[in-house]
Amino acid sequence: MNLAITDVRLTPILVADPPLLNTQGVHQPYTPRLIVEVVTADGITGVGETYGDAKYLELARPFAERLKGHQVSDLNGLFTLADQVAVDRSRVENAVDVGGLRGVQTADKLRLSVVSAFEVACLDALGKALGLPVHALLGGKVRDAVEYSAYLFYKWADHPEGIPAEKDDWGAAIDPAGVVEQARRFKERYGFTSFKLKGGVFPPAEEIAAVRALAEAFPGHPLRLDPNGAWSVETSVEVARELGEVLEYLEDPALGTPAMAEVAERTGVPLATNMCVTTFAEIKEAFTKGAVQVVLSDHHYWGGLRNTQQLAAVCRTFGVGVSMHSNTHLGISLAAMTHVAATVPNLHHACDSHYPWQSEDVLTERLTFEGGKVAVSDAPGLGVELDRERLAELHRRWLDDDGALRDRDDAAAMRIADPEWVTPSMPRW
Ligand SMILES: O=C([O-])C(=O)C[C@H](O)[C@@H](O)C(=O)[O-]
Ligand SMILES: [Mg+2]
Repeated sequence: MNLAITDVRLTPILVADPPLLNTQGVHQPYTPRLIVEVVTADGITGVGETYGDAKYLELARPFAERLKGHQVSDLNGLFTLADQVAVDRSRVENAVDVGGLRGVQTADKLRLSVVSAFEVACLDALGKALGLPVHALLGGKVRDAVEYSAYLFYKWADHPEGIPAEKDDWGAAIDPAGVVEQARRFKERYGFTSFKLKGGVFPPAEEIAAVRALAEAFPGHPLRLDPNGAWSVETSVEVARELGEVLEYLEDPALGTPAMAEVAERTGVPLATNMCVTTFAEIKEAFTKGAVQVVLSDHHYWGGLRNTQQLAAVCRTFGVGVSMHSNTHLGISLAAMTHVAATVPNLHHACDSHYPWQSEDVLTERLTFEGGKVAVSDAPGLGVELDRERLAELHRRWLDDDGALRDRDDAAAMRIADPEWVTPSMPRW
């Protein structure tokens, strides 16, 4: 068996995305992703997926060049190689990732977001070579299916008129009735029984009303609200008081560990985060201050599936819960998320996934949700197959783009509908 990498293919693509609203703006009609393939000397191909914006591509290209001859089994070596790739400082000088709403930007985090796709691709190739599923390479599954939550968004029916976009059949959701209707559809189509509403879009009173309407329509179902740090401590405490009874957790009500710690001290509602704890370096302060009760893992920016397991172990040590975050992603990442989630004993919350919002994929067969769960594949590797024709079409869309959509920019998308729009300064309310 020859596990040496002989070829690496990087394919940036643009995938359709509905007009989903968040505190920074609205999703663009197409969003960038990067598909990574590693090919071994034996002709086995492994696939991975990560963010596709320019700053990730700029790192992925020189990193890929260093991989020739690297063993797909040498996962630790990926991190050593990544450290050799310089990060353009201008890429990380802003304190917060503008498009992604996922916390601080550092050179390390940028590298980890790139390495994660290669780690997944190497695990996929290794699994195929050994005839073992990825979860087995991670120590084995502790569950046969992984539960996901419905990721509800305030949403327009369509992208602004006149700009090229794919049509979706979800309709608008801009008030409590619309949100409940969207949740009903999610439940009908995929069987989800827990719901997360992306907040920070409308004044808190409107979002409180939407969550109350969900609680009434779906009694006993776990509910979450996530304004991405758009509220002051006072507002956060007020919302927590109003919704304390019905929330499973409140996600990133306020920005930063000190503000989250203050909210936690003044409310009994568990606080979750994918913004103030997004790197190992941020754990100590947040956990010792009791700022968060649940950390949303994400194998992309934590640096892969094994780092996700390490994060879960740290959380277990400190009695902090684990859930899972998601940005726009395709089936390769959903498969990777499912494999790692299947191996984490202390993952007791349904994971987030944008996947139902993605009408396009690069797989020959889409992954499916049954009863809100994705079955854990026991096929070798990730258990997915790349649809090369589809990949080529979505890459063609990326090539044809004039650059406007190659970097996710929710504020720019919002300015098309509202030319006065500027990214709100935080706290917004
Ligand atoms: O849980 C979160 O904070 C997210 O999923 C951040 C994402 O960027 C989401 O808000 C989005 O895509 O609009
Ligand atoms: Mg969040």
